[in-house]
Parts: sequence; C-alpha cells; structure tokens
Amino acid sequence: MISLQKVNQLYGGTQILWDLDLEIARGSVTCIMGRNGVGKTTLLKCLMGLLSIASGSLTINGEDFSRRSAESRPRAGIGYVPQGRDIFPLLTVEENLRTALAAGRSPGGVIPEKIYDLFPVLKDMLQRRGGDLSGGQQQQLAIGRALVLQPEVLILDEPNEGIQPNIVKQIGDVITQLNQEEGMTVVLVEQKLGFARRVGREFRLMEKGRVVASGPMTDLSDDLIARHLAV
Ligand SMILES: Nc1ncnc2c1ncn2[C@@H]1O[C@H](COP(=O)(O)OP(=O)(O)OP(=O)(O)O)[C@@H](O)[C@H]1O
Repeated sequence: MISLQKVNQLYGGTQILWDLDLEIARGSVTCIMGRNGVGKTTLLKCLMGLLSIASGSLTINGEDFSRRSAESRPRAGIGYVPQGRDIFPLLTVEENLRTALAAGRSPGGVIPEKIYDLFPVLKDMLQRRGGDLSGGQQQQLAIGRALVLQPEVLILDEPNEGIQPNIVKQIGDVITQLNQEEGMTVVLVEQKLGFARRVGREFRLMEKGRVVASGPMTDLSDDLIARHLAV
C-alpha cells in the first residue's frame, strides 16, 4: 500500500537517502531499524511530506504522493507520531487532541471515545496541560492525537524513547490491538530489539540511507543484527 522507489533526499548539499526502495503491505506492522544517523527519521519525514524528495517516487494505495504536501497525509488516512512527541505543552490534553481534528477532511467533529478506551489516562487528565504530563503520558497523548482522525496507517518515530517500561508495554499492546482488531497498518522506527520482535511482524534494516535487508521479523537473524544494528 506504501511504496517508495529509488528515493533520493538531500539536506542542502548532503545526501541522506540514496535510491531507497521500500514496500509496506496493508495490515502489516513494520519496524524500520538501523544505527543512529542512517536516515530513519528522514525516511519517515519524506513519507509524511515534511521533507521533499529530490527524485524517486512515493505512492500510497497506488496514488502518487511524491510531490504532495504534508497536509495531504491526514486526509489520505495517515497518522504520524513524530520523534520527541511534539505535543503542545501549554494546551490541555483535550485541546491537543482537538488540534488533530482541524487537519481532517471536515474540520470540527468529535474526538472518538475509542482513544480514551486505549489510553484511559488521557480521559483522567483532559483538562491538564500537556507540559504537566510525564514523558510516557505525553507519548500516549501524541499517539492518541495521531488516532483522532481514525487513520488507516499509523507511523511512529521511536515511540519508546526515554519512556518507562510499563508504558512501553502498554504502547506495544495498543499497536498490536489496533493492528489485529482494526487491521491498521503500522510503520515504526524502533531501536529496541525486544520491542521490535514482540510487536513487529516485518523488519526493514537501513544502512547509509538505503534499505539493505528486509523480511518477516522471524528472519531477523543474529547475523543481520551483528552486521547492521550492533555498535
Ligand atoms: N535538518 C538537517 N539538516 C542537515 N542534516 C540533517 C538534518 N537532520 C538530520 N540530518 C542528518 O541526516 C542524517 C540522518 O539523520 P536521521 O535523523 O534521519 O537518522 P536516524 O537514522 O533517524 O538517526 P537517529 O536514530 O539518531 O534518530 C544524519 O547524519 C543527520 O545528522
């Protein structure tokens, strides 16, 4: 459903993505993995239209998105949880969730109750300011916000970075639930091998701006880990 072909991307004169090919199947949970600086975040930003690609193609459900702006993604059913969460610290939890409604096809509307079923803590804290939440709660808020428009695809950039273990487990369970019960397609950048193995069904390993190995998670061998992940 998502296909990148021969994608090249540059920051000024520095090329980060090199003829990158990537296929994401509908209904899969795919972990993008690789050492620091190989271009994982850059890849997600290109997927989201936050960075423009110099050449190559990006198609979503067969439609060409290579040149479309970031605003097109929520309307195409794609939700995004950026690295570092990017919630609004001075807005309340409810206001943070509402900001996502504005990006939809028909601005306005209501926050789906489902979000509070997935993350009950958000309901308890609706009137608290985002900045007063713990890191784990902020991450739950960022994921909740990405789910407000009920996307078909959820893209997450290191959702577990700097988060306590019990919330990491909860986030993993939510991803599995969304995938298994709603058929949501999930793409995540993940550094934690244990989490990737538990939650991911597919892996893509990156090295120097390219995908160099891919397959079902059960094929992620010790040899591949030693070659492309170990520091
Ligand atoms: N705004 C920018 N301008 C110039 N170079 C950048 C910019 N953002 C990232 N880079 C560089 O692009 C390369 C890839 O960065 P990217 O964040 O995509 O890697 P990553 O695999 O996600 O790494 P990490 O795991 O550390 O987040 C790095 O060398 C980084 O320094």
